[in-house]
Amino acid sequence: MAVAAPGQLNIEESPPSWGSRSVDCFEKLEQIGEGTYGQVFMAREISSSEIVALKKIRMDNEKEGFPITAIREIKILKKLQHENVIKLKEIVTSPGPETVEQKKADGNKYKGSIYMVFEYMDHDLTGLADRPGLRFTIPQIKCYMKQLLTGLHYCHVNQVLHRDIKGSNLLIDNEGRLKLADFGLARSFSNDHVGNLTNRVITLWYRPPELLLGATKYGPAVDMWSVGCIFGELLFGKAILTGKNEPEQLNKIFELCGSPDEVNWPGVSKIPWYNNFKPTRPMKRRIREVFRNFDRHALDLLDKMLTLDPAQRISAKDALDAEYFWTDPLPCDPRSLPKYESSHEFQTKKKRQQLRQNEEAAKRQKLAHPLPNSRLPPIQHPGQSHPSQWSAPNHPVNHSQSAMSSGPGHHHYGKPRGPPGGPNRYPPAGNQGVNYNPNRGGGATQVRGYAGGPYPTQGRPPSYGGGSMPPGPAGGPGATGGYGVGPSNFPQSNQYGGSTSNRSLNQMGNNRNQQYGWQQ
Ligand SMILES: Nc1ncnc2c1ncn2[C@@H]1O[C@H](COP(=O)(O)OP(=O)(O)OP(=O)(O)O)[C@@H](O)[C@H]1O
Repeated sequence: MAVAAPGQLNIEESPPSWGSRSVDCFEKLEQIGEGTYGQVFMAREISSSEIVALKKIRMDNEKEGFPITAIREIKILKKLQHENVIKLKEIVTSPGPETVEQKKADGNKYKGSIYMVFEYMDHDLTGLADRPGLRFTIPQIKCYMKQLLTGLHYCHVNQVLHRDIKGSNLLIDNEGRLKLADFGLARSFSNDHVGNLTNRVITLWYRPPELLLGATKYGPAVDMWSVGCIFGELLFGKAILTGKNEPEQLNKIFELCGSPDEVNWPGVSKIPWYNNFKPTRPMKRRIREVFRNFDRHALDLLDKMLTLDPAQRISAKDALDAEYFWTDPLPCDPRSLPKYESSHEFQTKKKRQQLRQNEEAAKRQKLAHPLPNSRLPPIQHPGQSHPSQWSAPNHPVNHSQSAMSSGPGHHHYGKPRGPPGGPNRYPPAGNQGVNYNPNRGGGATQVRGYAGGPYPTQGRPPSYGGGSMPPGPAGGPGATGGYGVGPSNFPQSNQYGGSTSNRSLNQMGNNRNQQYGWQQ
């Protein structure tokens, strides 16, 4: 790979000015992100005072020059111009070794830093949803989902797979606009020629069953599974499929979506690792049971997104056409959404860490100077129970202006912080068969475990050690969670509001045929 130097970035058709300016044209304000591929800073362009995001491309491990992930991201972002896709404004560099001697010692390789300059976004979805007390309203969820689907539909029509859809890659500004970001794992694809692609993409909790089963030929449906996971998370209040490793992730998928077989997923038995992972006994599909308190149209859409067979999974275009977006309460106008103080996952995580450290320090202090009765166990009042990990998470509220609740609720959207889910991830069986199609999920007995042995190693990098979370974008997040609640914990009233009105004008998209706002 060619070595990059200032002014010589070999990115096809990049504007002539790209790579020619120095990062010194910007004043770094604070770090807002730390990813696998580099740090992200909020910065101000000195000449214009414009606030931007600078993503520093990590070059530490790059013996070969400019990293391929960055080249892909730049190439793809140059091609995609859409209001729901993050805008890459420019590439800037910082000086490398000062002297000719230093350069020679480094084998003449450019050792400076390279930054991607993006429009600045106030929040990412994980950071925003993690704000204490925040509850998304239903029109707000619809508004975000509609923008997510619109951006993704645009990518798919332009033959780009994102391959890392998750909350921290969905950026939101204080005008309520949502944009897809982090195209470091994205790829162009072609409908007529499906080549072999890696299945080690998409963060574990959002990874679809076909990739977990080893498929190397896949398409836009992989992103739609991730969208389904985000949608479920937004409605449910916390992540819905939270495996600690790949086999556990598949098991959780099968427990919720039923086990795959040749009836509900023709061709599944030919996927490379199917035999290793097929459940020993059939499991039935339980989405409609587990989430039975969701609004009917929300549940219909979620069901179609979390369809095991990628060929039958709903597309972004069809999802945009779903009743959910065209019945009351309609998606709100993004500009009507409340403005929040900036919140990025990196910062909310840091704040939590700080809080934890403070708590531990306070505990230590208390131990050093105990109060007279502090060694007694806490008094348990009748009926008082520990807040359970299965306690009901926040649910969206059905009005558009009260997104900020003042209470001490914890919104667990995104990477949960608690211990791994206990055995009761699902509620006890009951109310079975609510809209359940027996052809989709096999028999009635639910089992855990796999028929096969360990996760196959053939054709893939070594598995993760000790059950710890896999690293990087293809790996899982650093903590685990679970559904954490059974249906009985859902409020029984229809919190999502009746979906009674007819399709009507949508505040975001005027009418159904003009909703995408772009041509192709
Ligand atoms: N344009 C932007 N405006 C504001 N914040 C941003 C912007 N781009 C990225 N961020 C913040 O930085 C975080 C990391 O960015 P990004 O995902 O692009 O980096 P990455 O190295 O690919 O991360 P990861 O390993 O998590 O995929 C985002 O989650 C977001 O909080």
